[in-house]
Amino acid sequence: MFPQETPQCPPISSSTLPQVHNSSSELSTPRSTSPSSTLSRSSTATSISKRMSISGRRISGFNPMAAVDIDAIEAQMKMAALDTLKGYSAEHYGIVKQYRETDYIAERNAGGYQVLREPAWNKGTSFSPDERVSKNLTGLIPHVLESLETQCMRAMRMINSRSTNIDKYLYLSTLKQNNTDLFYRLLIDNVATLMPLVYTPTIGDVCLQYSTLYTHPEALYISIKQRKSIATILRNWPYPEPSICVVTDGSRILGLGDLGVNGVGISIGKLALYTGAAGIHPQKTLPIVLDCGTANEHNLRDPLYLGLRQKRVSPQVALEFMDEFMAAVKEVYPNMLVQFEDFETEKAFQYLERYKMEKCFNDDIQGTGAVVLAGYMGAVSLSGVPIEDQKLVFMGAGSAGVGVAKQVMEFYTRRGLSEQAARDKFYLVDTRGLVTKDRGDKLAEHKKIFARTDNNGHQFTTLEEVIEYVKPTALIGLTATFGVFTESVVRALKASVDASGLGRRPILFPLSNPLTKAECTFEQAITWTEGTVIFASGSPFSPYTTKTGDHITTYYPNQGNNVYVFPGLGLGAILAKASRVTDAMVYTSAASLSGCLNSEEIRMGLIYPKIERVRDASVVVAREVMKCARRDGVSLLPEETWVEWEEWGDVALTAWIKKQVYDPKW
Ligand SMILES: NC(=O)C1=CN([C@@H]2O[C@H](COP(=O)(O)OP(=O)(O)OC[C@H]3O[C@@H](n4cnc5c(N)ncnc54)[C@H](O)[C@@H]3O)[C@@H](O)[C@H]2O)C=CC1
Ligand SMILES: CC(=O)C(=O)O
Ligand SMILES: [Mg+2]
Repeated sequence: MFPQETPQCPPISSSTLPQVHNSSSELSTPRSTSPSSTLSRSSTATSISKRMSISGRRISGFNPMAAVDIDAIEAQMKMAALDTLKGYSAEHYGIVKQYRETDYIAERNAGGYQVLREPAWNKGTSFSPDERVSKNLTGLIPHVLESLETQCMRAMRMINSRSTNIDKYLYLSTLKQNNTDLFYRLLIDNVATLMPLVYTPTIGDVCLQYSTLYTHPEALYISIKQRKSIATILRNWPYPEPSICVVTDGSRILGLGDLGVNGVGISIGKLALYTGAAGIHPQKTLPIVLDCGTANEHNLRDPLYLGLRQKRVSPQVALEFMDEFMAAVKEVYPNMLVQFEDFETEKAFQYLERYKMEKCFNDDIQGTGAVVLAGYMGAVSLSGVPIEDQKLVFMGAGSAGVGVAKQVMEFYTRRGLSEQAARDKFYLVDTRGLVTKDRGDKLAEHKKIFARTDNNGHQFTTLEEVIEYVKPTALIGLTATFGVFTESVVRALKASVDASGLGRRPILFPLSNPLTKAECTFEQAITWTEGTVIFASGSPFSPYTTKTGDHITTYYPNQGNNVYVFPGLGLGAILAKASRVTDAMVYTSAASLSGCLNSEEIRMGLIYPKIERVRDASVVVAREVMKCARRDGVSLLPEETWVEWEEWGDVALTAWIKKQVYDPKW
């Protein structure tokens, strides 16, 4: 059998490895074609009923519920020659499609201009002289022949020339619409610079303004008014057999609350990272928003709001809608993994429990749980506080807070603590103070497991009081509330760790997103702990440098964000053909991530790999998740495949994963 958790990627010499199943030459050509011009180029103005029947084609779902220009869409659909899609099929565990004869024919038959307009075909100024002739491109692009690197250089210059992050985002979004490979090459090669633009924090601002910024559809927009058409809408997605969808109902987007259909930006952003951070082919990803109305008065009053103009439906109706959605997914895309994202607390827990035997997971509960556990494992060894003496205070007892506490609790039970002893390490605080059994309010179901009974009837209403009482070694923030880790709170945390006089270090994780919701900043954390803090935040902070006399010290923050987990967890589940995502697979993603640091990162005192290495980490996470799926009996891969890989240890499996992933190069 494979070893259980082997964290580091061994070096690969692919020439010596077995070629398991389909050979890479068939698979690694990412330039599959499946034009999606309905997605890339539709615009505004006509009636909803017309969406249902243009020339017998289905188009509902591509646009938000606002009006669209059907005639323009129809013309564009003709242009896109969607019929050439016939004959395409997903290949090889659903990640990368073969570049088939039909693709060549479709691309050859397309007019030159159409080739340039199709993001999956377009190579910009990198078309070779032969391609320019065979594809009728001569004269349609400047004469110069450029490499992908040169095109990336131009794009980076354009991004740097824009002054606001929203403008940079819009530039990137347009690039994605024009040239898929260029966008992803750019993202992969500049992930530290660009991830904050396509993901948190900028995506938070994008979601707040999504209806104003909207220029083109990029997702499936399924409204509660379309309950009988969910399967049809899913079939309308132009790319065959998506492997992964991220679905939200927009009810709790990052720490920004209920944004309604505008929350679709988070599905789009997360899926860009499935490709950028794990290499799932862009045509295999499907962003979805379920429009159930919104409680957001600002959106409801906004004349440009793209969602349903009605109050959010009741939890019961939302549940029925979710049942219908999950049933439709099973019918239309039975192999697709569903990632639940940014559902408000009760629904997040309810849906995870309800569909746990399906192919799905909840990113906020499980992905966050795993990423924080991974960081915590590293932090504990840096802190100097023995593992048995650790005590954790959580500010925030919602889906992320409880999800993380449960995952860390699992760490302790796996180390031999009884359930009760493990549970006793956690003190959860919400808006009413320390969560206790006798607090006198009706505790939400998800909090009950961590409700304290050792408070002797005393209720602790402020974080300061809790810290004074608990003397924690770690403070985790998942409140979506800026600044709740005040100077007195952080100094009290340091004091409780310092009491030993052994130079121990406090663990402080202000994890709320976006930056405007962070419980404290990195600079504050460094200043208030005299540089001793072990720090991770949900959104990225810059390194912080201090100067004392001639002495300059630079401190490096960590980004404790589920982006280190969900891409690899999803990739592993898909590649293993897992029939569901087990708790052990989630735990394994944490354990394997915690072992991914290289020597430089360890020397820098980091607890996560640098974000530039997120793709390396995703491969390791995916590999360990695959192996765990097999151990749990949920991998549908043939046994012979596993046996062959096992003969080569992790080397063959790692090499195989690397061959499956999308890594655009021309
Ligand atoms: N870093 C990461 O990877 C992740 C970060 N998050 C962030 O965590 C935050 C919370 O997300 P969820 O748990 O899903 O939200 P939630 O709404 O389920 O929970 C929020 C919790 O914070 C508590 N709270 C709010 N204000 C408070 C205050 N002033 N004092 C004490 N408690 C307070 C609430 O009572 C509730 O228990 C969001 O900002 C989200 O962006 C969520 C998932 C992943
Ligand atoms: C990162 C994430 O999933 C959140 O803030 O909700
Ligand atoms: Mg989330």
